[in-house]
Amino acid sequence: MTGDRPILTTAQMIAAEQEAIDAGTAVETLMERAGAALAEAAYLYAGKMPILILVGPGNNGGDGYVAARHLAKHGVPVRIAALGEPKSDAAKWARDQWEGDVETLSEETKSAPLLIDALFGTGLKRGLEDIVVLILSRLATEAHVRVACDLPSGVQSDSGVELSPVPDFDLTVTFGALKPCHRLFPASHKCGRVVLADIGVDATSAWAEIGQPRLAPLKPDAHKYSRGLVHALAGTMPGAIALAAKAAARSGAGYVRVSTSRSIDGLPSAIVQTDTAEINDQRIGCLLVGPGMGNLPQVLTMALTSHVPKVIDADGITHLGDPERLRGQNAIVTPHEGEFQRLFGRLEGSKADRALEAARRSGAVVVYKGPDTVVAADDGRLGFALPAPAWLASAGTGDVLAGMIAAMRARALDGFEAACAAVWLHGRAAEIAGPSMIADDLIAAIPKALSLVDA
Ligand SMILES: NC(=O)C1=CN([C@@H]2O[C@H](COP(=O)(O)OP(=O)(O)OC[C@H]3O[C@@H](n4cnc5c(N)ncnc54)[C@H](OP(=O)(O)O)[C@@H]3O)[C@@H](O)[C@H]2O)[C@@H](O)CC1
Ligand SMILES: Nc1ncnc2c1ncn2[C@@H]1O[C@H](COP(=O)(O)OP(=O)(O)O)[C@@H](O)[C@H]1O
Ligand SMILES: [K+]
Repeated sequence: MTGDRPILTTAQMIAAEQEAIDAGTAVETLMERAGAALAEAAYLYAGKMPILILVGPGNNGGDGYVAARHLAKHGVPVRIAALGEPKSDAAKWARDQWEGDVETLSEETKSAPLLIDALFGTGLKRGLEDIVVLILSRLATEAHVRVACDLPSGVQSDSGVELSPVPDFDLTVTFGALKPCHRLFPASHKCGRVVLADIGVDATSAWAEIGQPRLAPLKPDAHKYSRGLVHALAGTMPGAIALAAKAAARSGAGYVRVSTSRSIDGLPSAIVQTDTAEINDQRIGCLLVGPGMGNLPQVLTMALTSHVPKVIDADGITHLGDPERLRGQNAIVTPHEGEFQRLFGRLEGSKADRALEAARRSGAVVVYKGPDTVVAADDGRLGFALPAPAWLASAGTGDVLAGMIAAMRARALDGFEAACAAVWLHGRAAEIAGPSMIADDLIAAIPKALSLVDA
């Protein structure tokens, strides 16, 4: 995922900031860059609207003072309302550079068409006071455009949890790296568009937003096996494996085979049905088990005797019982919240922490699904999906994802990269398919999603 936008925790961000300071960049310089970037992004997004900037006592507020100065310089009418005096040296410096008035934030504060929230960022320790929540909510409702500095105030940066109620923002301008809250629910859905500004800190990380996949172009001498053979194992509910198999075929697998004890209606004739499970066929690029497996744990047991890469979804996850069974399996598991808890129990920490712990415990790539899907590998890589449309919450869309991952794995991407590529394409296919889509429409949209990628 080289090139994808990095994601850093608060501790990592502080370390990166310190490294820049140790290398000779003053914190005021970093703040100047952050505030200038905030001003530029707000201006590009909203134009010359009258602005109200809310500033807090820390460096998030400092960024707000800097942004105010830059916007005023460009002739934008700017007012500042402060929650209190700046406490940090850098914020005091930024306050001193601002030559305009500073109002005291109160119930009487008048709104403006553009609201910039620079109350709290990564340093938030507890929820905002009730009265501040009320004022922020009113000012956000009365504004036409709402912009958050670094992250919406009230959001815990590392977990995406709301420590107090948070209004919806249209734009969030963040600095150096994205933070987990930009991609973890519920905060992920409050940020609006997330713009990342470079402020000159080195933000390399094993955590990143899942960006557009880079798929190797099809070779002119490709044949069906080199494009990838997906072998799917059916169970008691053939409709689910049919969705997964069709999704694998539409995602570019050269050959999709379903082994089933009874014929499945409605499968495209390009998908071969067999009554034998030739799971040790060396040509298999990825085995797919779980969708519609039902109460047939012997299908899973058989899959686990094969050493080919595999995707284990749905009932397959439920029947695993112990994450240790995944070790050495070269597996990708795709649990939703309920399946995750059944397999891994109730783990501590944020969704990011839980996903990584699950990957460590099992040795598998874990695709932890939901409105904020994350993909974890046991080497510490963690991918955070872009918010996908909520209309994905529809029966069978998980089966489609499992098939897409199997196709990506069969074309020889490593497990983590295959899962990330499929999650990205699945989200885009859902956008293309639109709000009234069903799982079949999602499959039909896969070619258009793939056409967004150079492949
Ligand atoms: N990293 C970087 O490279 C760069 C980061 N930059 C910026 O710095 C931001 C982080 O700044 P920060 O650490 O000063 O924290 P910030 O979010 O302003 O708040 C801390 C203050 O709030 C207070 N406080 C906390 N919770 C509270 C509550 N509920 N209600 C009331 N008070 C509360 C807390 O006081 P406490 O009560 O804890 O003593 C403290 O005074 C970051 O988000 C980014 O915008 C840029 O400048 C460029 C470089
Ligand atoms: N509210 C939501 N917003 C975005 N994506 C969602 C939402 N709810 C579910 N999804 C996605 O839809 C898919 C549903 O998968 P799953 O729960 O396994 O459903 P099924 O078993 O019916 O196929 C997953 O990819 C999940 O991430
Ligand atoms: K903020």
